Amino acid sequence: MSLEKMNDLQLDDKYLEPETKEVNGILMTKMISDNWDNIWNFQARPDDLLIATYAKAGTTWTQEIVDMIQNDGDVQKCQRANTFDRQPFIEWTLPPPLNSGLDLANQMPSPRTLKTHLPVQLLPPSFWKENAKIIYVARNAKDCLVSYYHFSRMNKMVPDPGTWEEYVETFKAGRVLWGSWHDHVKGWWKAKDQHRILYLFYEDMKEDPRREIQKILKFLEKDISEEVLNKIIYHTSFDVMKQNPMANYTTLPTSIMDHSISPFMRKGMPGDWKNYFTVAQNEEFDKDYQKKMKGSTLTFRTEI
Ligand SMILES: Nc1ncnc2c1ncn2[C@@H]1O[C@H](COP(=O)(O)OS(=O)(=O)O)[C@@H](OP(=O)(O)O)[C@H]1O
Repeated sequence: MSLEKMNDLQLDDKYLEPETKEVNGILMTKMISDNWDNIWNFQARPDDLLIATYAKAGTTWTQEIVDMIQNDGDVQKCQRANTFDRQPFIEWTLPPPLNSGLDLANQMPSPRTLKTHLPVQLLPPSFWKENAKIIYVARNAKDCLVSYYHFSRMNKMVPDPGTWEEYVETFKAGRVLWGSWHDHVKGWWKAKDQHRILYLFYEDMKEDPRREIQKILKFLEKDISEEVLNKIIYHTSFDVMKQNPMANYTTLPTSIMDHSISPFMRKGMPGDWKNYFTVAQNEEFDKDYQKKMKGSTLTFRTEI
């Protein structure tokens, strides 16, 4: 669909602030839930690369890095289409004439790069069968919560977050799309040793993008020059991506995403949660966190 047409698009109200419906106990939009058989039976290919994340963990950033690597640092090629058309979001089900992730993915020639927010137990089994490579990116819980809260305010295709106070409780209880943050990061952490999964952290990417991009290069068995690497670091920096219409979601009509409420590329900073959590909310969150993360070897850096 052309960008001009997309801007004129008036979505039927039923797709905005959508109904939700669980899939095996995980909250999804009703549209995803009703399309679940097709999603579950999605056919992965051995040369697929999947970028898997909990929502707001740095998906778009990683997608841009990967696309730049695959295109040897050619910025123009990476601006051929919106992120969501370059790298289909497999479970995201939309009404026509918008492109659903499955349709886009099925039409795409190999090798494909795909995106998902599915918790590990809901990943279509063909990914395991085909042994496709997966990059998982995790971001600390409180920053994910803050980012998800603002995103839910500006994106009319996800449920309304309510007040900040309400949202903190909703997030803790895992009553958000794609379910509990705690279960998501732990589930993928456990899976990483049995499959071809590169597990990265948003905070590490922020601290040293060069080092983390080099990990991705190794995982993808790609070699690039120092010049191309520098270009990738620059092009995928927050400030540059914020200005890139093919990565910042501003090509979507305001009836879907209203950047005047909160931009998609909002702050891109670890530790922003400190500007939102009250002392009491933070203590409660930590108590609940300890319980939910108990027994897992997964830890997040808190010093930045
Ligand atoms: N290049 C770069 N550097 C640092 N941070 C970045 C970058 N690109 C996106 N972001 C920030 O990532 C947050 C959006 O997360 P996702 O892309 O995972 O969102 S989504 O789940 O795909 O909707 C959102 O985080 P917040 O700013 O904290 O809301 C984006 O600003």
